[in-house]
Amino acid sequence: MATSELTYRGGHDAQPQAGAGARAAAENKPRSNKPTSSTAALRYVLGEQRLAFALVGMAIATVLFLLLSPAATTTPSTSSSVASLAAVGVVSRQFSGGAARLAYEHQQSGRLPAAGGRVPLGLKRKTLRVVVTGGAGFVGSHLVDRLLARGDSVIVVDNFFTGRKENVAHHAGNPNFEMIRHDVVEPILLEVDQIYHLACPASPVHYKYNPVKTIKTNVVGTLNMLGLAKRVGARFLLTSTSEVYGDPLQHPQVETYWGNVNPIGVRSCYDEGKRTAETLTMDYHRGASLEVRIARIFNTYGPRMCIDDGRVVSNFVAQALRKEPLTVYGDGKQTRSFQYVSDLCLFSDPSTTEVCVGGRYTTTDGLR
Ligand SMILES: O=c1ccn([C@@H]2O[C@H](COP(=O)(O)OP(=O)(O)O[C@H]3OC[C@@H](O)[C@H](O)[C@H]3O)[C@@H](O)[C@H]2O)c(=O)[nH]1
Repeated sequence: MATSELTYRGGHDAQPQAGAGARAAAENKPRSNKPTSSTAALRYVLGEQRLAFALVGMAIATVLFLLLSPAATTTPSTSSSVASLAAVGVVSRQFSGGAARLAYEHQQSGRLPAAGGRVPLGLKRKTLRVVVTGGAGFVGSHLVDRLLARGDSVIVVDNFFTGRKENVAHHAGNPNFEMIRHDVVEPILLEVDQIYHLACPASPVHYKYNPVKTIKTNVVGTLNMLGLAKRVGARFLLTSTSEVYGDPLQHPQVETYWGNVNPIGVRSCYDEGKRTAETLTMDYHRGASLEVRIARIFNTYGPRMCIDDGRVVSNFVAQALRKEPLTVYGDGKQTRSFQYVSDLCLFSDPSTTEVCVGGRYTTTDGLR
């Protein structure tokens, strides 16, 4: 009786009883007369629109998976400030070495994918080999945190002139982290996919300390790293500076503004050095089809800045802590746009690995 009901619901025209009889007869046939298993399977799949139901089921499952997967629910990235050269995203200001360590530990235990890594459909993204020159410095070390947290393999190249090992010490033991004491003024050969070129003293106090060395770092050092990028086919990012605008006549400065720079002033070693570095970067892009980025960084502050950095924020903080009066240079009418370091190094997507530029910079201090 059960067989006849099944046959009937299936929509066959045959009478239920007749269907039952036929099925029973078929079941009583000797084994040798049965169709082969593959033919039977095919008939089973094709019969009663099972194939169509299976396909519809798969489609529904796929849609649900895509809608409910963590990758799809990730907060969409926000756009950066006007001066941004790269895609930026949502990274908390509280991101610190501790957070990087946590992400690393999770990775080691295999419980979580790399923080910030968007891993679609369970496939692991390709690990990028990245070199960060100046990676032990104030900005560089924050960038290294983010690259490692994202799952990249990072080589820091630093001569420790202003950089400090303590800034990246929390990555010791991470198999994805490597540190090389090296001055970019000398060539170096590394097999990498991306180069972040940050190496250069950035505080006026430091870059004026040895001006010839400063311009050599900017010109020869950048030339060496561009040569490496060309040789290994790596993407190259130059961290430039708001100082390429010199003592600007336009406020705020748009990226197309060419600046007002003194070529023989005390800041020229840095200003002109970075301008030449930008020129070299664009000439390698045009002449050697190198993929490049240039980020003009404005006055940045935050954790790991040296107390004796010499820049205005650290000076004022140090003086305030010592309960000393704050020293304002010049006539005090100069203006700057400041940015917190975690607003500088942002990622929203594993395919973007760039520093973004925020903030604006103007000066009327006449110190150039
Ligand atoms: O104690 C201080 C220090 C600095 N200042 C003044 O504050 C202003 C900011 O000076 P900073 O030393 O912080 O540095 P600057 O803004 O001139 O350059 C800085 O920011 C832009 C980056 O690209 C540069 O690499 C970085 O050096 C200057 O006008 C300076 O004269 C003070 O009034 N008192």
